[in-house]
Amino acid sequence: MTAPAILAESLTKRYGDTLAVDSLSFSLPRGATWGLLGGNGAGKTTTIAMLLGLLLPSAGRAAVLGHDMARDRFAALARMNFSSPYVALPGRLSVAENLRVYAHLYDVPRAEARIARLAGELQLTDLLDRPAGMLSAGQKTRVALAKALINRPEVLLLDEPTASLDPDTADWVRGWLERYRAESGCAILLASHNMAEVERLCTEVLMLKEGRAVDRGSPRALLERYGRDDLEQVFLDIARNRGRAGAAMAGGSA
Ligand SMILES: Nc1ncnc2c1ncn2[C@@H]1O[C@H](COP(=O)(O)OP(=O)(O)OP(=O)(O)O)[C@@H](O)[C@H]1O
Repeated sequence: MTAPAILAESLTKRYGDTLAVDSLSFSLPRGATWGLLGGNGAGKTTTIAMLLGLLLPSAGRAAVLGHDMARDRFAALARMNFSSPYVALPGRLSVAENLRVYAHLYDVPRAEARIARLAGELQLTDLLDRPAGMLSAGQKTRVALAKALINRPEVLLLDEPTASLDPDTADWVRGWLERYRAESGCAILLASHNMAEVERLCTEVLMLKEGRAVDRGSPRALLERYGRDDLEQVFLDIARNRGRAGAAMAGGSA
């Protein structure tokens, strides 16, 4: 049987009295795009850090492509990648130099051709010789995506992939991610505050609150369950402790 792209079993992270992630379990199939939604401090980044093996869980386990991330993470890391606005690339290196370093780390064959192709697709060709530290936030986000795709990952963890992009560029990146997933069969776990993005890209959404998965389902199922027209309203219902009945009583207004 093929292992799922990501398996989380009672994944837990405790910081002192804070349960940052509280017994989270899910199985993300290969080729699917799922969303992690939740307010500030809900546990999205901590979950992603455990899935990358950067943080050890306090309890439970995470496996990527069948590899336990606490014991055997290097086998999985070669086949996965991530992008986060919170991780800065070395600013003095040019965009091309940055991408070469990562291509080398991942042992990417025909690295120059891969970099040229990604630069073309992500509209970075004119920026390749610029120091990464001197790019605008939106340009940095596109470079971070190129870095995340350099090794043709089978599993992609994206933390706020369109943060700081203007609406036009964000829309373009979303379309590009959709095509990339369809062509490559890559599984994507997307943490986002952008409900429209999650609604467009994700087939399943995990709603996190204070570290716990308080609800989950396809965007359509969640809309029906809460009697809402868009995920933003569902998000507000959950954030403000208005359950499914509460949402119905609120008469459709958030
Ligand atoms: N290193 C740390 N030490 C102590 N507490 C931490 C640490 N990292 C995160 N936390 C706490 O864990 C909880 C989850 O944080 P996390 O960064 O995972 O949330 P998030 O959903 O990514 O939030 P945001 O949307 O604001 O980025 C928060 O209460 C946070 O304060």
